[in-house]
Amino acid sequence: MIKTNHTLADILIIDDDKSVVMALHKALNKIGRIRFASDAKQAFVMIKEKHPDLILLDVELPDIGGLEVCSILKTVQETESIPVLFITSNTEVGFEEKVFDVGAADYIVKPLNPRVVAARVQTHIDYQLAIKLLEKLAHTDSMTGLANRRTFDERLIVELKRARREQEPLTVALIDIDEFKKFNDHFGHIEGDDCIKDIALALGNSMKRSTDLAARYGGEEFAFILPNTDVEGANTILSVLLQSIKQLNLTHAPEAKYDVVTISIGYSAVIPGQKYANDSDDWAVVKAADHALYESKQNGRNQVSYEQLGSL
Ligand SMILES: Nc1nc2c(ncn2[C@@H]2O[C@H](COP(=O)(O)OP(=O)(O)OP(=O)(O)O)[C@@H](O)[C@H]2O)c(=O)[nH]1
Repeated sequence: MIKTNHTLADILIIDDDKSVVMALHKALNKIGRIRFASDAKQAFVMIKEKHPDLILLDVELPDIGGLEVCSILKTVQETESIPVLFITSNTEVGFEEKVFDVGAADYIVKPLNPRVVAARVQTHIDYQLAIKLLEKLAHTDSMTGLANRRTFDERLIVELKRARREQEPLTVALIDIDEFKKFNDHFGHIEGDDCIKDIALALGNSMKRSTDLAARYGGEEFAFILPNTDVEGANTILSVLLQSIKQLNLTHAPEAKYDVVTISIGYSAVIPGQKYANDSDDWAVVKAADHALYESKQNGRNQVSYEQLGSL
């Protein structure tokens, strides 16, 4: 069974009937932190402030109907995955279909039975947490905790689109540990794994903006996506990184060129106004960065090289 994180969930109750709100609070206060909204307008403000883990929604609200509130939440990307459970005394034929048609996860019929309410809510919260956990695992490299190749590929497409739309530069860098085969051959694969983890930690810590991405690209190779970062800015960040990896002072194999473990870096950038900024080939910037990495290796390793997009 998947282990879920049992910190208290954030539950939003949207209902203008005080007796229902009190009953729900009593039933659910051990499961989650409860917030209340008495109409749709107030609810949307509260949802925007902080996305709840689950919403309990009355079908009849003073301003907008509950079914409409649910459809709106399901059409917005940021809120579409929040489970919505309707609270209703409506048992007319066809009502069930209406509730599921607008994307609700479930509905609870009044009069409320506290144990049933708690059990249903807990099931949906556990399910939601399990999905989040699976999504995280699917996008994370298990050895280093960095983003994995899948995340890099997905994010690159999104960030390139954004960069072109906003007319902002975007840098992609590829980073490779130097002469790592010699490290493995000398110290063994377990120490090799530890070395990769140490480097990965330093790479992750070098990301300064929440939009920057450090990923394990494969084996002993890593990749960065640095949105809104031009060639000069990237050069500063990557040169500092080169030094900080050296300063980790990880002893290299005696056969290696340097005493301590070093990295080689290649990068390229999409620059607004430049010929290749609108290139439909999303991978052109990665290919250029890869070529630059090859240059760094050829020129003696432990250095940063830049390849202009389109010069291949
Ligand atoms: N311990 C360990 N080694 C790995 C892992 N992934 C890749 N490697 C090793 O990394 C080494 C990469 O070797 P090469 O591609 O020949 O490159 P290199 O020795 O780093 O030489 P240059 O890249 O030219 O500086 C291989 O020995 C792989 O087995 C891993 O997860 N753990």
